[in-house]
Amino acid sequence: MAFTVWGAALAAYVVAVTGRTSLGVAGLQAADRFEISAASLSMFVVVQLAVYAAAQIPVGILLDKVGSRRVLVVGAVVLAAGQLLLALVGTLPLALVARVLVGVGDATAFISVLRLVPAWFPAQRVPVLTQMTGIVGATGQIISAVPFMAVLLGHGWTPAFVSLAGLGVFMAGVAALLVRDRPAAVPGTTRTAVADVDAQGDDAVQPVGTGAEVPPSRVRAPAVKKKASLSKVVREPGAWLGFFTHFLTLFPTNTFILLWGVPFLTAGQGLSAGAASALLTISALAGIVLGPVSGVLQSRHPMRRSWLVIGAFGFVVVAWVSVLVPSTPRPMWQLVVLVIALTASATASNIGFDFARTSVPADRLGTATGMVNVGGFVASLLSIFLVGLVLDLVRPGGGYVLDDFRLAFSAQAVPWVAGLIGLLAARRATRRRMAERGVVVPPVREAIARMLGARGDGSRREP
Ligand SMILES: NCCCC[C@H](N)C(=O)NCC(=O)O
Repeated sequence: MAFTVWGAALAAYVVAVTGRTSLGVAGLQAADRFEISAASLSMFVVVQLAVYAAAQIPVGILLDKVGSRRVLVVGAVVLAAGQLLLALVGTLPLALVARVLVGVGDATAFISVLRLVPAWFPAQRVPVLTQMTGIVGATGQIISAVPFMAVLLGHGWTPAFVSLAGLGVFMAGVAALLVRDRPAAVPGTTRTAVADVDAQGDDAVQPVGTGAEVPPSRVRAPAVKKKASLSKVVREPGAWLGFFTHFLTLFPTNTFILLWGVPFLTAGQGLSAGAASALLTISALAGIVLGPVSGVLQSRHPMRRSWLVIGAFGFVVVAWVSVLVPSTPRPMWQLVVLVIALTASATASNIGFDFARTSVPADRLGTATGMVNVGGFVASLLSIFLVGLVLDLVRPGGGYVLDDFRLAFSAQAVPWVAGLIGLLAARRATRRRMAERGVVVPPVREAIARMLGARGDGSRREP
């Protein structure tokens, strides 16, 4: 039942990602239909990201009030309405309205799925399933690139977007039929285990475990939940740790994949369009390997999750510096390392949701997840804007060359520095809060020494 619920919600998220990426593959046709330059198409990306980010907190609060099922159903219908409008209109302002609807619908999917996972699965599995949600969701991009593109080329704009609208309505039906916000009884636990969770009261938080099985979190029926969640969530340092984790690690990938990566690889590095798309494919494949690895490390070493984040951040910074410092195009292997580093960074962004899960009670998880998601998308908007701004300043007429991109991508230093300062401050505050709750994070040196000692004793678990 847990996998059926997760699978149905995940399918809705795949369709949301298809909607999100559909305009990207229909760029030429959109430029033609709305009589705009290819460069103006970036406006659609910015509108979409801004709407997505702005909708996260309201959608998160709604999730805590009415549950994932209703939010997913309404979100899929709104997304379908946006696609239908886009299918029918021929003017830019109406197309932007349609894109706003698509952005709002899209904003409901990911955080609705993430709210279901800890309600249906034991805590130890949550990090891997969260990573799997991101990986499977990304296949929506393949639906845009292959079947959607085939309908677009074979039958034209209106049938292509009407079929996406149909898919949205279908997913609303699937979510209504199969998604349940919580199990009728907590599976795999005894009555006592449930009573124990209840005994901790309304504010019980999923513990930062040490790899032991913790029962699925108890999500109470909406009628029982009355408290305003936002003010409590923003006072929780762990939610900010999640926010800055997502802020620091998601934007390099979004900046590259959503807008500036292909121009940099083709106009800047001199690759063919085919070689550039091969690099994007390598990046997607790397995610399939890195996601589960990160999920397993997160559940085995929950006290060291921030080191995974800082490691991924260090990897992508070193990869970018090694590509941007030399003034000549880089060899293919170095660009491969860059796209793998970008994927590692996006993978680490999901650790932000895990910080939220272990910092706020299950009844406020929707709000906290929305807040974490805002971090990555606000940073993405800032980074995409800064890269575009520098390109505009150094070469106002377009026709960018490698030196322009070297300068422009260096602007990512701004969100990196801001994100790192926020992350370190939030980590310190979170550790203080954990200590108040009786959980003390031992220094890394001590933890490594204990692990080595434990290995000598034949034990396999970190203390
Ligand atoms: N394979 C990496 C996926 C990263 C997902 C990312 N952390 C995220 O927040 N996604 C939100 C969404 O709506 O897709």
